[in-house]
Amino acid sequence: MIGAGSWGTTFGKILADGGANVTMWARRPELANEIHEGKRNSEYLPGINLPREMSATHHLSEALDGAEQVYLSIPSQAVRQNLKAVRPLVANTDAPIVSLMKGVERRTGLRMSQVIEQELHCDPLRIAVASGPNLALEIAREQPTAAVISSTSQEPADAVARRARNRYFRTFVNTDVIGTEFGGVLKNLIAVAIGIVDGVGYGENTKASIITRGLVEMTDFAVAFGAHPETLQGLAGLGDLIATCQSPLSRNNTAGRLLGQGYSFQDVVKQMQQTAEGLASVTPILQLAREVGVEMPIVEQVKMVLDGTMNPRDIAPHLTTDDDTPQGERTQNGQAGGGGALWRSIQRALDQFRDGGRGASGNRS
Ligand SMILES: NC(=O)C1=CN([C@@H]2O[C@H](COP(=O)(O)OP(=O)(O)OC[C@H]3O[C@@H](n4cnc5c(N)ncnc54)[C@H](O)[C@@H]3O)[C@@H](O)[C@H]2O)C=CC1
Ligand SMILES: O=C(CO)COP(=O)(O)O
Repeated sequence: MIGAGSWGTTFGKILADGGANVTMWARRPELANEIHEGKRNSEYLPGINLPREMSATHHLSEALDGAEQVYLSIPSQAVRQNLKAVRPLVANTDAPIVSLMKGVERRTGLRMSQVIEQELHCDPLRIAVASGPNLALEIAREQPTAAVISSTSQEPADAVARRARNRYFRTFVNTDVIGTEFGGVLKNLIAVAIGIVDGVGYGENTKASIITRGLVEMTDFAVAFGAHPETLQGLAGLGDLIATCQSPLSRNNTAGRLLGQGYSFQDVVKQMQQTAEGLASVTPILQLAREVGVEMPIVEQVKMVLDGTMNPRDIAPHLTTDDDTPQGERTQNGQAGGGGALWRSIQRALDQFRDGGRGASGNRS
């Protein structure tokens, strides 16, 4: 396990409680020592006793020596750099590489499985991702939880899912890596919005409206990149959205709450002791959305609050950026009245085609 923060350590415990021998890699020797000797990670998982089958080291080569499966759980912005050191150590194995992370790379907009493929130069069939409503501390306390393991072919997902399960953690599988990864990334952005609303003091109607419309934004976006819509209705989409938006354990939710209470982005970053992936993902996600013509009014508002250009009190579940034309509620795939972003982008492409490629590009409806 590469990364011994709250999720890496919890996932290590899941694997060890399921019967695996787990070696954690921690960047800091003192943390590796605490896990190895004391079977504790008091900074990230206070009050949790770790299984005896878990060991830890701060030497990457020791952690990866003989590994049958490799799991990655460090902040998304640090992954590429760390993979450069991992690469020679996994080059001669065919062990599945499993991403537990829920961010996109700020500079490139790439999902973590794409960064892994680039940096490890490995067969994409070897890469799997895990996602779902998985607040680390609840699982570390052995509260029953489900997750999904995804890989483009069934076999690695099955192999990982068989390992990553135990009496309190149940894994399902799918082959929609794009939907599974984007579900985890996008729900963080909606959780920041919910935190902002909480911080401002708005109530359940506002939050339910943002969660519901947020799921539409998530689905439109992910489908435009090739995801299956049903993945976004599953554990990696709706499931994770509910958990993250409802829980004060969520760091994204917490960061949003501080923004809603009036703290600046810089203050929030200073106060956060743990990784809130949504803060770094918002800009690349909006960039990607623009490239495929998907509108994300809630995520746009989160960015404006982060940038200090919108008063948090003005955040609202905008149904559309087009104020004049009432739109169908189900926007996805152009169902119900043709209101969907995907449908609009298809219409734009058709217009452009009819127009011989002239003039339609600036004409976003
Ligand atoms: N904590 C949770 O409940 C869950 C987190 N995740 C995802 O797991 C990933 C990791 O998050 P957490 O473990 O929660 O974060 P964390 O903030 O608890 O721990 C991050 C770990 O990475 C280490 N780290 C920081 N910068 C590093 C660098 N440059 N190189 C190497 N190591 C570095 C830290 O020392 C720490 O051990 C994120 O993508 C997050 O979205 C996914 C599901 C649940
Ligand atoms: O991904 C998570 C729960 O599934 C954890 O959410 P946070 O990163 O916001 O704490």
